[in-house]
Amino acid sequence: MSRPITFVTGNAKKLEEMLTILGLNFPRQVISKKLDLPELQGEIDEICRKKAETAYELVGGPVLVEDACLCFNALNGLPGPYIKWFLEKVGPEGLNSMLQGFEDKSSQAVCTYAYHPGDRGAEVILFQGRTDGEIVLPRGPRDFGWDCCFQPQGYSQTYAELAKAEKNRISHRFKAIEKLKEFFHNST
Ligand SMILES: O=c1nc[nH]c2c1ncn2[C@H]1C[C@H](O)[C@@H](COP(=O)(O)OP(=O)(O)OP(=O)(O)O)O1
Ligand SMILES: [Mg+2]
Repeated sequence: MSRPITFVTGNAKKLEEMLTILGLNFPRQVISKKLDLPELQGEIDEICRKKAETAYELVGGPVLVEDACLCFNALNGLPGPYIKWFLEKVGPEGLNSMLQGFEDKSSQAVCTYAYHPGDRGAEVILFQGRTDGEIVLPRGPRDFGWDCCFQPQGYSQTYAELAKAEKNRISHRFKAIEKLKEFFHNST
């Protein structure tokens, strides 16, 4: 019997979406642990690898972590992994204002899961999903991060205005979890 996988996150909304998208027939048991892990600066993949290694050191078994980025194309991908701090300081209106001087409002929501199999020295495996969209003036509920100012391509509603099931069919998180599921279905 495989050991359970501990999903380490400090964000209850992430956990909720993740469990919904993962569904019932995931081949491994997933338990969650509420911890706000330190995050390095740098490129997304490196931040995620380090985050998984830190989680492994704390848990001592198989762990999964996730990092969500919001990348503005006009800013060559920033705020990217630093979106949490930008959002905290300037709010969704401020994110929209940051692009005031630019014609290009296009943006990518990026979700990266990093899995550490739980044995010392093991390689961390990454699963990434990206959804294109644009940054708009905030619309809709404000209960999850930057959902109210991200409008996915081909939609006239923001992530926040979409029904949860609809967001979960097209989101960066959904696309990353599809890859994660494929990996575990093939390897378990
Ligand atoms: O689907 C999403 N829709 C809108 N906003 C989102 C989403 N997913 C994460 N977010 C927010 C949370 C945080 O402000 C930042 C990501 O930062 P990030 O470090 O990945 O998340 P976190 O620190 O809240 O949780 P964790 O303990 O898993 O690192 O974007
Ligand atoms: Mg974080």
